[in-house]
Amino acid sequence: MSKPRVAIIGAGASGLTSIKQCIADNIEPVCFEASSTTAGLWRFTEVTEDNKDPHSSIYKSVIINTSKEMSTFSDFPIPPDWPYYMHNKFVAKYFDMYAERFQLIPHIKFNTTVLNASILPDKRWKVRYVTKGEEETESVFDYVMVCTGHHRYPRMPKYKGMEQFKGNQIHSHFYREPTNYKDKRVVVVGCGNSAMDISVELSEVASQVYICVRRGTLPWILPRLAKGKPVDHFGSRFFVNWLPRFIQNYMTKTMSKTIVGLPPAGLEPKIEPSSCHPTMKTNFYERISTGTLIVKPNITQLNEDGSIEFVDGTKIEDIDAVIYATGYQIEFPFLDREIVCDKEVLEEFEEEYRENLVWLYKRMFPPKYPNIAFIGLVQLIGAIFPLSEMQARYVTSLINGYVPSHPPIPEMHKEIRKRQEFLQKIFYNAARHTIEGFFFSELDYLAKDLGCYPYPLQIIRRFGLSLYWKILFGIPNSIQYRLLGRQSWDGAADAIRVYNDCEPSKIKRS
Ligand SMILES: NC(=O)C1=CN([C@@H]2O[C@H](COP(=O)(O)OP(=O)(O)OC[C@H]3O[C@@H](n4cnc5c(N)ncnc54)[C@H](OP(=O)(O)O)[C@@H]3O)[C@@H](O)[C@H]2O)C=CC1
Repeated sequence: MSKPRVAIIGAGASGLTSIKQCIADNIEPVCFEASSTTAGLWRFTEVTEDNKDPHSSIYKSVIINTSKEMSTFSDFPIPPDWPYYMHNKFVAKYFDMYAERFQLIPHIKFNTTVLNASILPDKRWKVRYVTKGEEETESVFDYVMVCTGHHRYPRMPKYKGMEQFKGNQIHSHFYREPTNYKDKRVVVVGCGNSAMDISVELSEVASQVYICVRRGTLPWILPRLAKGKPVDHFGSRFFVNWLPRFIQNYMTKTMSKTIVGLPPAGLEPKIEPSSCHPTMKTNFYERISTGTLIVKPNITQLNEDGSIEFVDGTKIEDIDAVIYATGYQIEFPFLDREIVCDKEVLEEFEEEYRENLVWLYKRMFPPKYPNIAFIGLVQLIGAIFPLSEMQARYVTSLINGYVPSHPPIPEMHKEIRKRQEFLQKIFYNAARHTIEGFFFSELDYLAKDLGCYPYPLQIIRRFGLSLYWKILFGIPNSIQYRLLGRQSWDGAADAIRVYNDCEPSKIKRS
């Protein structure tokens, strides 16, 4: 019997691990990658006159906000001498090493853009694509895995006067380095991680930087390190899943106040840490204290003469540039929007939320469309790589019939609705919170079906008692150290390795 053929769209973190899982599960992958390299947005590319819309992009200085122990595929550890928080060059190198180790490159068609994917009456998918310098062509696949991510299409706000404003305006997607802003007066809009990184970086070279926060107050800002260790090393199932949210919030606030510092008067966060995607920038308040970075509320209008007005009635003059770090639109131009989100449910949500709403069973599968899955379409609190790996593993197991097939459509809708209600209860309504996910819960959710959920006996057998305590109860390192008298890794990294205990080939075949 011939192998099932799978079209994998995108060769970033999710695409690479999907190729690897297909090969491991005897499935033929064909990966389409629009750029000439792997690693997706982790590969720095210049924005040039000929390349105004780079397929992959990242600013030169960006450092990943999750520790190397969390930002890893389960079976391919990051070299121990690499730093805790990796520069994007390291992340791209890690993907190169992964691709080489598992011989993924021969399965990738580079410089190839997928123009359209449509379902055929026999439930296979027709993929139309074009390779640079060649004619358009099409091919039929048994399954499609969409791995293009959700940080590719900039979301721009609409302000009065934007068209007339004489200063330069760009989205953060096209920001590369601070040198162009030397001695300039710059406004950065937004207060997510891009806005924090860019405004702090610019505050070292620009003559004045303003960061403009539409909700009027700042979020709780996390440090990268606490007690000399990456903050995600303190995360565990116990902390995230079982500790009451008010205690989690109290602990997060205490850490933020102690390490990052206190916000200027009037800018104290009004939202709880848990109701917003985490923001990290250890030296943000330090830059504010120097006066080179000033916080402003939402913009009301931009004026032709370079001035900008704000909702509190204040006005700033002679602004040279505005950088909109306002997040991303979730789009798949090669697919009908109806596939990603059922039209019937849109009306139930507020306008901004609706723009980025996705309606997928198990965060991957559109209820009405068989044989297509979205990999890595979760805004994880933690690194996406392990989840993409788990999702890819789930899809290849599904194709081979090792995990149960989907329930009836109404049941899938029920699961998705429950999930959306949960998200809306926790996070405030915003376009950036439609696909939020918690690291352990998302991984465990799939691991249970795949048979690699870290059940106590499995763990005891494999790794010994100390790890059993840690994984099952998520006991923080410090307590474990006292209880068990030995130094050990953080819960997150262990959890990833434990999942690896169950490679597709080891899954119980039903
Ligand atoms: N070092 C790292 O690892 C980095 C990681 N990242 C990650 O990349 C992803 C994207 O981050 P980022 O680019 O910051 O985008 P986000 O979507 O996370 O943040 C967008 C920001 O813009 C604000 N905003 C959205 N729409 C408007 C509007 N119309 N007017 C004014 N403000 C608006 C949002 O406010 P509101 O909350 O009110 O919606 C929010 O503060 C995140 O997952 C982030 O964690 C980004 C940069 C660096």
